[in-house]
Amino acid sequence: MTRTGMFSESTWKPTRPTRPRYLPPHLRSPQNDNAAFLDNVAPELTRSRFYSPQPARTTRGRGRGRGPRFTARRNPNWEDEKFDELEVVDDTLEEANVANNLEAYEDIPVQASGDDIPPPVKTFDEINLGDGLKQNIRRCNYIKPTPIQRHAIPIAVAGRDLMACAQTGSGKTAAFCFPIISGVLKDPLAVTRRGGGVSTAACPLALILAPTRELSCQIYEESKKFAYKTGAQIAVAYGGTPIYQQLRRLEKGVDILVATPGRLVDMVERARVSLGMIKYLALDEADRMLDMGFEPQIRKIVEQMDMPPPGTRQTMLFSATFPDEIQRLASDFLSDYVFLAVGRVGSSTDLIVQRVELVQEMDKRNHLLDLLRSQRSNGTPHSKHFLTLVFVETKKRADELERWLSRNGFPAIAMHGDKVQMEREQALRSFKCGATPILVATDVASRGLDIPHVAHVINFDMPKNIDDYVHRIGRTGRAGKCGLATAFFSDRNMSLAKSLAELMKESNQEVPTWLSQHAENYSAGSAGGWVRHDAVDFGGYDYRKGTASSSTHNNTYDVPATDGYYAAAAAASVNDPTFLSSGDCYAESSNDDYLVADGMNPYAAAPYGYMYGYGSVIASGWD
Ligand SMILES: Nc1ncnc2c1ncn2[C@@H]1O[C@H](COP(=O)(O)OP(=O)(O)OP(=O)(O)O)[C@@H](O)[C@H]1O
Repeated sequence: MTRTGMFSESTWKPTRPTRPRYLPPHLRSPQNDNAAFLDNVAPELTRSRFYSPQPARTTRGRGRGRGPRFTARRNPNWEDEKFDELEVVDDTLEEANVANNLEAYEDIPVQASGDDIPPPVKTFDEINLGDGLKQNIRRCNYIKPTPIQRHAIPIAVAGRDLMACAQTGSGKTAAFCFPIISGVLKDPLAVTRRGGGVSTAACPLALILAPTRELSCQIYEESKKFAYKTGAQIAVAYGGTPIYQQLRRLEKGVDILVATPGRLVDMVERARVSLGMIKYLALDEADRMLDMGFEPQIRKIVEQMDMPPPGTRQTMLFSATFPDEIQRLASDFLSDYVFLAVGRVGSSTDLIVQRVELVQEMDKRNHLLDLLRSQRSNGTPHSKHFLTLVFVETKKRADELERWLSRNGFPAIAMHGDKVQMEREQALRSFKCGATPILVATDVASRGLDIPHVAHVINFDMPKNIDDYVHRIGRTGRAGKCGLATAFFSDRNMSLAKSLAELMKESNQEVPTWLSQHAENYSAGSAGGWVRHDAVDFGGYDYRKGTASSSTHNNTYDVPATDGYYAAAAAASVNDPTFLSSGDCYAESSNDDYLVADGMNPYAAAPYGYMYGYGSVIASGWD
């Protein structure tokens, strides 16, 4: 089936405007970044349902409307003070803005497969998360769940293992944090179990692992907001800082430990943390955690220390990308899991306007300078409202480009793995607050970081594979907001041409003719480059579908993403008591016009659905 066939005529998709000249979002008024961006870069989008004007925020204690901003970290009790300032207010305008932004995700097709899949919800109130957590969800201005939250939270709250894939910036963090916090709060033995003390190990009930220190910190801070005043004890452990402070915190006992793998192994080996009580295990950026770099450590933590086995603990894996090989590996850690894909696995959100420019290596610096100068000459200097994130391939190049940009009048700061942790944190802080509105980074900043006002991501050097590209550009265009991504494509990047062109086409981007040409040439001339699964048709991809043992996972329900879904679900459940109950998977889509795949539930599948082919994915080029 062609992509055109996947969307009914009635399903509006923004067409990309013709762009006579380059005009990055930095040039727009700082009062209204989203609206200005859309007016100037993608004017047609302002007529779309993606668009919601964002008036300057006036709400006391509010940040960018997707949750309170907490920046005063010097005081260890900062979160209490800051959160105390927040009331659960009825700010209808603000709520409407946030909700409108998130409308952008409504039409994304969803597929789930596995046995007895708990059905999705429409609101947070439909799930028994507990009063304290619900109050904090309101405090964070999360009015309604995003699609990944609507689907993943009920599955996780029901105690099921989960492998979940959803686009960057679509709210995966809350999707695993809410069930974990809620589970911990409901556990009557949590307080007695949490361990701690000078001579005893801390015994967390939940472990959240993330690949970078900054991402661990971010998840820790988010979870503290969600667990505010609930009594849940949350701690973070990551390398690059003295271990003793973190150990002292653990002595108070901990329910939820957020950690990077290396530091956690160290703590377990020192017998300061025991994993024997772990009931919930979440891996954020799970494909990265299980790639060649991290897998041995993850195996050690999950299989060779005292963690309860799959089936006894609940395991949740989340990422925006999930290559087939990694899914296969990941299944070692899961038991009878549900596979959930919001959008096609590895797809990018079309909230991000993607541009690709053919720039040879030796011209890159001047090209970048021209780009930044044109932004400046158009009237809007870089500021805290318009941050630019530049990705380069190596640490050395990051330092060099930082110096070169600064020398040429563009304050920039570098962040990479060779900097000491204090410098890394300082760079991120300086970037976030706009003191240094250009961050030059290696892939250490490519995953998970949720930095407000990153309006432009520039791939000065292209990443090694398309999944890394998806994560990098995903630092902009988050929580329903628009963003811009510019890639400098050189002769060295030919192996990416095909997957990049496919990815862009899939997210409704204008693909330059030269790129399509290179894509054709490259795929014709190489049998063995990086191959991603068919990017032309949608298909949330559960690798089990391609295996001989997939017989229990081959039923598919297709239902629409919006209200029709619930109508179809209700009708189906009335007509068919087995609806979503055994050996099922369902695929939610925005499509009204599709073919019914083999084994679909005939009730649910009747008017909606997709046929999709599964191809193989070869994981390659992980850093
Ligand atoms: N239900 C919601 N309502 C309002 N804002 C939300 C909601 N869920 C998440 N957000 C906000 O959306 C932003 C992106 O969320 P998050 O960082 O969890 O995305 P993600 O899917 O994990 O992205 P990535 O793939 O890059 O890690 C955050 O600022 C978060 O506060």
